[in-house]
Amino acid sequence: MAETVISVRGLVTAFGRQVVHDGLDLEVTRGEILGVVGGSGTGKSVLLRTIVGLNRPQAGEIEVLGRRVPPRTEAERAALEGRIGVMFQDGALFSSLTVRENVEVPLRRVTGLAPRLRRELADLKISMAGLPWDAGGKYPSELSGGMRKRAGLARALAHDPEIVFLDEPTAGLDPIGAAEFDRLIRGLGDSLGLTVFLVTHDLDTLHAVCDRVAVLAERRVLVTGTMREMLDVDHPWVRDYFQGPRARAARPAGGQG
Ligand SMILES: Nc1ncnc2c1ncn2[C@@H]1O[C@H](COP(=O)(O)OP(=O)(O)OP(=O)(O)O)[C@@H](O)[C@H]1O
Repeated sequence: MAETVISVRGLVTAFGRQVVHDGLDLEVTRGEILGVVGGSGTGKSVLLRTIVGLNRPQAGEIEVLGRRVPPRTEAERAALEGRIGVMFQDGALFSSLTVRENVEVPLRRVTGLAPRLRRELADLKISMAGLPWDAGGKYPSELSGGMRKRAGLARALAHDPEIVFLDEPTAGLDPIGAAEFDRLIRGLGDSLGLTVFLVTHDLDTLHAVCDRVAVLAERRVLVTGTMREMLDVDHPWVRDYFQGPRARAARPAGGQG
């Protein structure tokens, strides 16, 4: 039996009178790369933020790596943050810190790590994220959008998390940069055995990276399955998204799904 590392049951989230999720269920198993898709405003980012404990839901039960979310104490929050990594849409880097210093931020929580070792670990993650050797000393404003994304990924991976959450990792990248980023995520997933929760609109990413897809619609997870299984789902949004002209163009040559 595959181990469940994220479990969401009966989730209700709302902002004022706007209900975003209403009875949402989702399970993610260890080692899988799950793509979360859905129309604009269906609550993908809110779901990510809620699962990592940054948004308090109105109702429902969330467990990440066997621990209840949102955490009840600071110690519980620190324990959770030590085991997950998050890359927000714009990289969310601290502009006053260099890339290396940004990547060192999660490592500062690891007790007993000497500053020199921390720097070396940060440099290792920066190179794993595919950045050139001299990127560590640069400030975010000196990097291209694609490089900032890689720096955000390096920071998300800095402390060897078991699960990484990526919010639209390829948004704003040119197609070549996006394909490189896809290969990077798939490669890291395969080599590190990471579990990845990936919010995306990018059909190429879904094909290249994801083991399974979860579709958000009607305030819940409407359906989960492989890309191939999405072709059999009889729902207007799912049909338009997975079988529309862009979907056909993104499908791998000779592939069905
Ligand atoms: N902090 C907040 N306060 C009030 N409303 C919010 C807040 N965060 C999100 N929302 C609302 O919740 C809904 C879902 O937002 P969310 O960003 O999760 O959508 P999304 O599916 O990620 O969309 P997109 O694909 O366009 O990025 C939106 O209507 C948004 O306006």
